[in-house]
Amino acid sequence: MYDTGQKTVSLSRRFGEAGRPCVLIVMGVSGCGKSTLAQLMAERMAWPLIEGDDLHPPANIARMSNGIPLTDTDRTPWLDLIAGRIQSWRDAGQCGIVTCSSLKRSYRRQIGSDSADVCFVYLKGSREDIMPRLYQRTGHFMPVAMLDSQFATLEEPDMHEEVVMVLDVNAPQEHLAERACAHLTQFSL
Ligand SMILES: Nc1ncnc2c1ncn2[C@@H]1O[C@H](COP(=O)(O)OP(=O)(O)OP(=O)(O)O)[C@@H](O)[C@H]1O
Ligand SMILES: O=C(O)[C@H](O)[C@@H](O)[C@H](O)[C@H](O)CO
Repeated sequence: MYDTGQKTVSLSRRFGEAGRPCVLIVMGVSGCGKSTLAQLMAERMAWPLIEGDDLHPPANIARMSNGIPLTDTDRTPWLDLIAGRIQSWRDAGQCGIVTCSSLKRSYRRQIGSDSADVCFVYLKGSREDIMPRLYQRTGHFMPVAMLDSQFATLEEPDMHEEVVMVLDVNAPQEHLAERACAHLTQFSL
């Protein structure tokens, strides 16, 4: 299964209650395909896109580039920036898509998981699924060796409360975008 019908139900529940535009956050470990999916979805939905990585302070990029995993302290100002951008969209009733690894539950709360109009899409995959694509990827600051620290930090989201869709990283990217957008458009977003 590329996504679970169960998440569709939770999506309708959330939008049925909220009835408001939604900010969608594509989450998962480095290399799971967040930017790829988000760019395809932003094009299809004509929604603005924020790449969370663009909001990292230079010191964070330097740490990761040198193979040093970020700490909670490192991520706090970064997540605050992302939360601020999301809040601006929410205040304006603007839909949009954000890529953010959102590895821990506390990070997801910090950027809006408790809000009915902020929804997470989780790109779920194993180390074996993701590692090969990191070796093939070029021109990115993140060393392949950092993938293990990403999984070590990851707190899998609650499939009932935190995410509206769980997508299989092994599905073709166009398929994922098509299915994710279909879920959203059926709720007239
Ligand atoms: N569904 C997919 N199937 C196969 N390869 C994919 C898929 N989605 C993305 N990729 C490839 O995997 C690599 C990582 O994708 P991408 O950069 O979108 O991941 P990411 O989660 O944004 O990574 P990071 O968080 O490190 O920026 C890229 O080379 C991309 O082309
Ligand atoms: O939370 C983190 O450790 C970082 O945000 C990383 O996940 C980067 O954002 C990106 O994924 C690296 O390419």
